[in-house]
Amino acid sequence: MRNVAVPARSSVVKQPSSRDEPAVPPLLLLHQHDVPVGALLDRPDGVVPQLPELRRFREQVLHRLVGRGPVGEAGAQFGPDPPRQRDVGAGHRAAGFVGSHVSLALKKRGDGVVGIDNFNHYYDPSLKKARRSMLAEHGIFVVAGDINDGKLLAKLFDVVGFTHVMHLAAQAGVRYAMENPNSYIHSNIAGLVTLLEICKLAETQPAVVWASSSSVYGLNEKSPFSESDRTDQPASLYAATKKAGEEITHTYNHIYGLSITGLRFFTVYGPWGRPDMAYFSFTKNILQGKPITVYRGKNRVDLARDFTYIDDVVKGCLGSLDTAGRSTGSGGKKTGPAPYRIFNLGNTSPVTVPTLVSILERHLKVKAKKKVVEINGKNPKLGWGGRRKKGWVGLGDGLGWVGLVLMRWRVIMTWRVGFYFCWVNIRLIRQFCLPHQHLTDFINGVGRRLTASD
Ligand SMILES: O=C(O)[C@H]1O[C@H](OP(=O)(O)OP(=O)(O)OC[C@H]2O[C@@H](n3ccc(=O)[nH]c3=O)[C@H](O)[C@@H]2O)[C@H](O)[C@@H](O)[C@@H]1O
Repeated sequence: MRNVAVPARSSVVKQPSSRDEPAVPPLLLLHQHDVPVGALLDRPDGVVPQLPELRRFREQVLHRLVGRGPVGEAGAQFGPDPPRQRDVGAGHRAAGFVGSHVSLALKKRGDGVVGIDNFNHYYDPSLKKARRSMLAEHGIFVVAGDINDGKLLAKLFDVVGFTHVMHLAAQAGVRYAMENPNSYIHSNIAGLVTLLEICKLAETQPAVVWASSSSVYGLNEKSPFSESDRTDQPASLYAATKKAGEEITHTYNHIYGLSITGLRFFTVYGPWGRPDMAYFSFTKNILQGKPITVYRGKNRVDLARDFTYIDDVVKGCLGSLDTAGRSTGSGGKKTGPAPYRIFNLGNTSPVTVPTLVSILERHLKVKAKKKVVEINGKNPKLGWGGRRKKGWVGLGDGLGWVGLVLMRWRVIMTWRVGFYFCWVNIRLIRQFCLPHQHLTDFINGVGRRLTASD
């Protein structure tokens, strides 16, 4: 048993699977019995169960639930050292927006996935719980736990020989850092270090893919962004913690031989999205007849974002997992150099915020009440400022699908924004917002009216 003091948050992790038999993530089965993992793993006496004890327990549960025999019988893949026949993915913040989509995609293609999510209250946790239920329907178990909980992580790693860690657990949102700066340090720095400590100590270290952010480009005015651009001028605390994450992961790569892939996301949107993001809150406010605040940079420059559709991000995440080289360390000791990669994961067609608003207006058939707030483009309180673009530079080197996505994106960006933000979203919004009672009323009313007139 490892003795690592850690804090944690949420994640998706890959479990070893067999090509002959479908992967059966043990913790998923526990979930089906509605047994809280904490209660299973943490005994009242505070004694951490030893590994054989956990394995025995897991085998008993598996046997009961799916008729697989204990070690030595049909279920030999659950034996003391499950063979790592194939990289399988899982992730942090599995019930988060990106995490839930990635978990689902991994599961659908046959990977074993165990998720972790702390179900915090940054936005309505009922949305996260709805995502968890959706994942459970697909056989994906999400542990309610925090990546700052090193004991829990260590126990999970003892039970499941994760081959990959998809780390998507973070305090998200750029502007919330003004309200709650410490939550960014807690999740994006302390939580990350805790997770990396556990990964580094694993006998066979997993490859780590994690979410950085386009916000690391900060005050950089060169466009489009390339991974080789300077990233030492963050414009928000959020960006600073993501930049710190890139440096921290580099350290673990250099000292301990962890395979690291950092993905710089660009304003990801889509079904089951985050209510704090502009496309979501604008839609809600417009439909409710409430004013929206449209930020504008200095000299009346419109802000823009390289909105990236979730399906493309999922492909990027899976491509990153599939192409991640192996970690070389074991038990905290490096045995050779391991890959360290950073990729932009956006597209090449920035959309200005006013354009976003006009698309919403057009499709919602409601005029937005706009309050334009001019900000200093370099004011970290209100966002990154300036026009934000991205570049695919570097991504194509490692991920074969990128060229395709890029071409497709160029062609369909315009209608896609309209389509996903509005048309179908009148229907999809029901899905986005279903757990939010305060939203369902207007969606049922306005949504029905609008879809009826489509
Ligand atoms: O991918 C990224 O790098 C980041 O994308 C989003 O951050 P952001 O791009 O600021 O997304 P939104 O909050 O949806 O804002 C989009 C645009 O709308 C503007 N905005 C936002 C809110 C508002 O009330 N008014 C307004 O004009 C923002 O200034 C920004 O230009 C996510 O919230 C971050 O967690 C993520 O790291």
